[in-house]
Amino acid sequence: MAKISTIFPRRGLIVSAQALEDEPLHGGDTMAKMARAALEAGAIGIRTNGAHDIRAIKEAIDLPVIGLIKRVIPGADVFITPTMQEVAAILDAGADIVAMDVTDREGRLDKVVELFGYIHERGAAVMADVSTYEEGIAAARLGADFVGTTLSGYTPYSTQQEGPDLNLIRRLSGELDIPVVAEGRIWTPEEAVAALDAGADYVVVGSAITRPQLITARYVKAIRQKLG
Ligand SMILES: CC(=O)N[C@H](C=O)[C@@H](O)[C@H](O)[C@H](O)COP(=O)(O)O
Repeated sequence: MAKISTIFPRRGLIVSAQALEDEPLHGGDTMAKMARAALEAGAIGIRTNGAHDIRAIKEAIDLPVIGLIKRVIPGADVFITPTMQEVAAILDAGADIVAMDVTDREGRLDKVVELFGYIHERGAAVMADVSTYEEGIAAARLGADFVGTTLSGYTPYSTQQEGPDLNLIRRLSGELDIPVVAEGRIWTPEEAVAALDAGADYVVVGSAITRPQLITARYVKAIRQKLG
């Protein structure tokens, strides 16, 4: 039984449109244009990084936005919305949902409680980006509104694989009463459908749609392999 949120009243595709400072599409209204293209194609939501792009997308189109701010803190591994400073900036920019690292490292599971409380006070929702089943269960217990498999493969102790972590999606959606978002390394429509079959309520696709340098690299690799 699907667990539908009032923010996304039907199941579907959420497009992650992100370009960090060192990526070719960074800046200007490029991510807002990506978001418009996603809307025209039938996406039900957008996930994006940084106050500038959150604001630009909210102004450009009428879709719910999952906002995050990536910030690398020297000596720390947590980089998706690490502190209250980023949470406040994401909310000020108008995001409907704040995504953040909810992994079991650096005392994070204790620290997020205050962040969750503040987000809820301001009328927004929390998406917990986790890397394991245990973290997903903890995130729900702590009050997250969505759990995403975003960080599977990106912590040293989580499953490392090339494709989406369907096993994690299956286990979390079988257990949790909140929506499970399949996210991470979904490259084909077939993988998106497999994520739904595994029980995902929503599917986020990022690089395969919005990072042309990575899409191009896959073609170049295949063609070079063929040509030698
Ligand atoms: C691990 C990490 O930093 N993930 C980030 C989280 O927002 C993004 O860089 C990803 O593009 C996003 O999760 C979507 O995943 P994919 O691009 O694989 O479809």
